[in-house]
Amino acid sequence: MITMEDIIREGHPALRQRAKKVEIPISQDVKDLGQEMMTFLVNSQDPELSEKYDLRAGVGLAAPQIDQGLRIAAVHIPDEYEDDSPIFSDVLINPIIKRQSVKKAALPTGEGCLSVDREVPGYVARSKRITIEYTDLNNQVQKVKLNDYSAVVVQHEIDHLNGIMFYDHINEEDPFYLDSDTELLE
Ligand SMILES: Cc1nc(NNC(=O)[C@H](CC2CCCC2)CN(O)CO)c(F)c(N2CCN3CCOC[C@@H]3C2)n1
Ligand code: NI
Repeated sequence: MITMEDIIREGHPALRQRAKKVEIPISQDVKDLGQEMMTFLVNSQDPELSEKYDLRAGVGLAAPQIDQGLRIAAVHIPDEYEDDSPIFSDVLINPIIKRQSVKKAALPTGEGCLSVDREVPGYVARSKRITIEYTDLNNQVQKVKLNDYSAVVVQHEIDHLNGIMFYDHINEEDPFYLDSDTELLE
């Protein structure tokens, strides 16, 4: 199973590389990897298991973070109200952002990263609405519209596939600068 030891940290060159497209139909190895990444997220959100295995909580994980230079990202975003039905949960193979709104959104708390062992304060403005296309673990092409929180998470993960870290988006002069078309998500 994936634990924090498997997650590479900033400074590791693999975090700044562009990940390679995955061959379709996906191999059993890729399917296993995707499932392991999803299991990490589910475990990391479980109070007992996260404690037992010393996992930092995560709602997303990109393959480059476990030193696999492939365009695979797992996202598991629970609905904070009903635990059983997550808002969005899937393993994205070769995800593409097909459409994105001009309107931006940012998490009021800023962002963190399992590959970054420090706080980096500041707003990360991302598209408020996106339409993504990807292949899922059953080789089915999915086209999904996401907004707000799930759009932010998926953009953070797709950034990792392109060697981009969240703090690359933070305004250096004024980390909490918000332009007029950026909304803080509550
Ligand atoms: C927002 C949030 N970020 C958490 N961690 N960081 C991550 O996921 C990084 C990716 C996120 C950072 C900002 C956008 C994407 C991982 N990244 O580096 C992957 O590239 C959380 F853990 C978290 N939640 C809310 C839901 N809660 C359900 C119950 O369990 C605890 C869990 C905590 N929300
Ligand atoms: Ni990250």
